[in-house]
Amino acid sequence: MLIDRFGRPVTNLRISLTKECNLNCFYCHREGQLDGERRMTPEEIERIVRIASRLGIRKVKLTGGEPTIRSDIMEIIRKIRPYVIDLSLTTNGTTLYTLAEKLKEAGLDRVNISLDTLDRKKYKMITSFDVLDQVLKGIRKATRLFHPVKLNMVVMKGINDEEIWDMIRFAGKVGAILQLIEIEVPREMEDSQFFKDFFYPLKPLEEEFEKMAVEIRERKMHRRRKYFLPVDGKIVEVEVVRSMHNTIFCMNCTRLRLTADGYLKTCLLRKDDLIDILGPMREGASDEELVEVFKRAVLLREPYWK
Ligand SMILES: Nc1nc2c(ncn2[C@@H]2O[C@H](COP(=O)(O)OP(=O)(O)OP(=O)(O)O)[C@@H](O)[C@H]2O)c(=O)[nH]1
Ligand SMILES: C[S@@+](CC[C@H](N)C(=O)[O-])C[C@H]1O[C@@H](n2cnc3c(N)ncnc32)[C@H](O)[C@@H]1O
Ligand code: SF4
Ligand code: SF4
Repeated sequence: MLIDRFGRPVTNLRISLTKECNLNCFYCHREGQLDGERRMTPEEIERIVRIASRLGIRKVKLTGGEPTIRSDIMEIIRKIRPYVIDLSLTTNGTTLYTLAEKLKEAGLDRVNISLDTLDRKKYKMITSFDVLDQVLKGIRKATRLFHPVKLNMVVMKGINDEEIWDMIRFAGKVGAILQLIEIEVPREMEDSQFFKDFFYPLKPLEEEFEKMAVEIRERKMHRRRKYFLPVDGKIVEVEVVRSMHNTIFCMNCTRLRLTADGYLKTCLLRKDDLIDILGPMREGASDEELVEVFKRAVLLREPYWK
């Protein structure tokens, strides 16, 4: 197993399949990706995942940009499936109505779907596209096929903070887990007008959840808390993602990232941490040499907030 200088094991790989997206959410961090032009082929992704699995990384998250706009997404899933014990996808849900069955057949275990609002006008304002109905249809289809389905709500002050309880009820109704997510930005953006205008701290709400939850669980990864809340005669699972200035979150970070243009990346919020793996691969590196590339990336890992 790969363990970094801070004693953190690396057990999962978050792969951006493309930096492109069919939506344009105004708050999007695009997973910290730069503008590289290269793009990994399914075979190259498979080889990297196979080597990662040898090193004890058996959980893979596919993300983006929007991962489902890659026309070879099914091939990628089929190719990496044998090496992975938890294969998940994070998507904006716009393509799920047509793709969910095929994703399942290809071997995907579960999906997270972004949904910040149930209000059509707000949805358009946030994403620039009037496709809420299409996403809701996709969510309903996905909940019939995958377990669990998580809905990702980035909570934004003055935009959707008043919808949190409606979203909790909605998640209960469709049988999904709701993730409430604080806006996150790198240090250099903390003073930005964007952050000042829209950051909505979730700590007070977590305190409310603590009082009313019938059960609270803590995940190993990030030590995120999951609250089981009694709402409308149902128990709804709500996970809170509070990463800003959260030293515990970073000390329990078990993720390594792979950018769409083939760099290992150690932290969502850093820009100085890219280690090229696709380049050496294309120049004929052996598996052993690529293992060394992984090790070099792991050496660079450090908690962002410490
Ligand atoms: N700071 C930080 N934020 C993260 C990290 N991983 C995920 N996030 C944020 O968490 C939110 C949810 O991300 P998802 O792609 O749904 O993945 P996840 O919830 O972390 O993963 P699973 O719970 O395993 O499905 C997004 O807002 C991400 O930006 C991380 O390692 N660091
Ligand atoms: C970057 S998107 C990529 C996958 C896919 N396009 C989607 O929207 O689900 C992954 C997740 O990060 C979240 N996200 C994007 N920008 C964020 C930010 N600044 N702070 C917190 N979460 C953010 C999105 O809401 C989404 O749930
Ligand atoms: S759909 Fe995802 S990648 Fe696209 S802009 Fe929104 S959050 Fe970013
Ligand atoms: S170190 Fe912290 S900010 Fe960086 S990826 Fe891990 S949890 Fe996120």
